[in-house]
Order: sequence, then structure tokens, then C-alpha cells
Amino acid sequence: MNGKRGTASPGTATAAAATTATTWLDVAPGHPFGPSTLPYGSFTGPGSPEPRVGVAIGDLVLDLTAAARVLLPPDAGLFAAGTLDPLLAAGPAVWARVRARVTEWLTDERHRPTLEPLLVPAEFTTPRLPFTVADYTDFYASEEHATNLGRILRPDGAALTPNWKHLPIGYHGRAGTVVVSGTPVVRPSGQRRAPDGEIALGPTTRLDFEAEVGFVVGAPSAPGRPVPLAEADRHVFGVCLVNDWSARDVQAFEYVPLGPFLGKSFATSVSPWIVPLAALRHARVAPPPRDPRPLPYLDDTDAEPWGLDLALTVTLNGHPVSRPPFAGVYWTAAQQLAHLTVNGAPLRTGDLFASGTVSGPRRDQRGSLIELTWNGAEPLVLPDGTERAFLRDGDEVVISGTAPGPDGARIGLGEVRGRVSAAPA
Ligand SMILES: O=C(O)/C=C/C(=O)CC(=O)CC(=O)O
Ligand SMILES: [Ca+2]
Ligand SMILES: [Mg+2]
Repeated sequence: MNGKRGTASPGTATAAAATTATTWLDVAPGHPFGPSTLPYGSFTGPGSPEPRVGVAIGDLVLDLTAAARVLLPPDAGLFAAGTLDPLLAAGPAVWARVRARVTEWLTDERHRPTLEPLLVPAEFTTPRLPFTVADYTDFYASEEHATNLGRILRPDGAALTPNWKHLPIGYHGRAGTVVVSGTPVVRPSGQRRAPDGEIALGPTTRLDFEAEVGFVVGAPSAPGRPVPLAEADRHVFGVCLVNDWSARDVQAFEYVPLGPFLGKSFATSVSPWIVPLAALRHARVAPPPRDPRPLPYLDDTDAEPWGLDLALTVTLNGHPVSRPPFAGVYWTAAQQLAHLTVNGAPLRTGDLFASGTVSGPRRDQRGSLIELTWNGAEPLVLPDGTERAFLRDGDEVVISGTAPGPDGARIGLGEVRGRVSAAPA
């Protein structure tokens, strides 16, 4: 879950800052999963082998499947199956109602006797993939990342392709290989060109991570009706962290002319806690200036700002190797959704679209190893003295994130964790 950042137990009440919601739970002030975050997930726990919907609060998980039966009977069916699918499909009015009720339960002492038995220490729970992934799309929205990849992979051409500033480039990925944080990532095999020019099938020698932000679609859209920028928040339920694992040698050989295929479709890891859009209202910032001005369906000059001031951290075997800033990403989630549907393709509940690798202008803000090591030419030296051009078996990558919350505090996005295991013999 979210590391040791303070303790929470159903004990003494703690006062938080004045306009921040205060909870009767003993949640350390500044805990990333305080009462202003309230992310949703799916878990199994001690004595409950059947999946539950949970809400993370401090270092505890509220069993929402059980709590709703007692305190929210009309909506209890939304949580009965133990996945977020019915809640996602229910739409923004229901999302707001449920969040308001959960906030009330956790901040009004009168609910304590009912809820205390339904709080489980997070360390005793096992996270599950929180929703059924319908379609998975990966964008390419960070100008710094796209510029770096262009320089590395296409050194003879312009770094950015001529279309890059006109539309959010993306590709359709593989929904069935999206896995929850903690799932081991088996080193994939594929065709790649060896240094001697020989083409062979074998385990990738250039396994990489990509630090991304994922957006989870709740309410579907109608076929033939593009989703305008102003309606994005009717469809986007919330945000997770994504690691789009990439086999760079497989990718480099296969990607022309149709784009990434098997080099990225073996595993994509997502964080277990979906932070609702409602928790991120303090993180909204103006997106970067766009030049040239995009076509009207992508022109957000006069729209609600959809930039998000999220701060990511990537660790490799516990050592921070990058701190990608999300606020500067060129294309916003609202623009990505408008583009994804401009051809009339409808959204389905559970669609996941990711930002693309988040890189900032500084070297220590690059969101992938191919950028951090410039395709292996400048390996990282880890504190244990070992070098990394790309990932070794046994390496563990953790991407975590925070966002501005109320009163200058920060809320957490949790983390997505994955360890590389050896290719099968
Ligand atoms: O520039 C390329 O050919 C490839 C780019 C990527 O590998 C990145 C990708 O998956 C999209 C992204 O994460 O930004
Ligand atoms: Ca990617
Ligand atoms: Mg992938």
C-alpha cells in the first residue's frame, strides 16, 4: 500500500487543519490517505475471501461493501460484487453522493461504533485489480518525453513528428494484460536485433518502466457522439498511477509503421487505489500554452483547466531515480478524451487511458530508463555500486504520487509497484 507514513488506528480523535475534513480516526496529519483523499479500490482481507470494495483511510481500509449494507442500503448493490464496475457505471451524481456519505461517516463520531468493526489494517489486505479494464489506450502527451524518444529512436529526423502539436498521439494497448500493483512482471520475449545485426527471438535485454498517470472512465458515452472538453468530468471517474513496462529492443524492431505492439502489451501495472476526480480539485492548474492553437474540439483556451499538478516519484530498488512533474504535460486528459471520441467511438465503463510517459525538462525528471540512461549510453549508478542501463531480474520499480489538497496540504495517489522476474527457462 502506501508505505509507513504515520499510523492510523480506530483510536483517539485527531484534529486536522480547520477547513480540512477531520476524522474520528487516528490518522496522522499529512497522511497521503487522509479524509480529503478517500480513494476506492477492491481487496480481499482476513476472513473475507470474496472481493470487497474498499476506501483507504490512513493505514486502514473501510470495507465499503459491508458498510453500505448497513448505512447506505439503497446503494448497497453498487458494492456487492466487490469491484468498482457498478459504481463507475452509475455516473457523476452517484459518485458525488457516495463520496459525501463516506466523508460524513468518517468525520461524524456518531458512525464510529458501526464502522470501527469494518476497518481493516491495509497491511492485512490483498489488493485486486479495482475494475474490469474495458479498452486501454496509451497517449504520448509529454513534450519532453516525445522529444527525448524522437532524438533517441529517430536521430536523423525532427524530434517531434509533424502531427504532434495538432493531436494527442496514442495507441490502443492490451486491456487483458493490465495488472494490479504488486503483480510480478515476467521478462518478456520477442524478436529483436542483436548488436551483430542478427534477428532472434529471446528475452528482452532492454526492459524499461514508464511513469504515467491513468484516467479511469466511469459513465459511458453514446456511439457517434464525441465527448466535448466541457463534458470530460461527466465521464472521468478518477486517476491512478500506471507503469507501462516496455521492452525497448522488441519495440525498436517492430514499431514501424504501426506503432508499439508486443514490446508493450505483456504487462501494464496500475495502482490499486483510484483517487476520484473530486479529490483533485485543488490540483487543477492551467495547462501549458499551445502553439499552434489546436482545432476547436481540442482548444481549451476558455475551458475549465484540466492541467493537474501531480508530483510523481520513481524508485528503483528503493532509490529515487526520477521525479516527473505532471503539470507541464502538453495534452490534458480532457483533450485526450475529446480526441479519442472525435471519430464517434463510444466510451465504455472501465476504459483506461494513460497520459503517456511523464518527463520534465530536467534530467532527473525523466520518466523512463531509456531517457535517464540515453538508451543505455549513460547508465545509472545505484547507491549499491551497481549500474543500470535497463532493468535486471529482481529489480523493483515503484511509482508514487502526490497532489495538492485543501489548506496547502498534499494528498496521496498511492503507488504502483512491480518486480521483474526472470523469463521462463
Ligand atoms: O517515440 C516512439 O516511437 C515511442 C514512444 C514510446 O515508447 C512511448 C509510449 O509508449 C507512449 C508514452 O508512454 O508516452
Ligand atoms: Ca507508454
Ligand atoms: Mg503496456
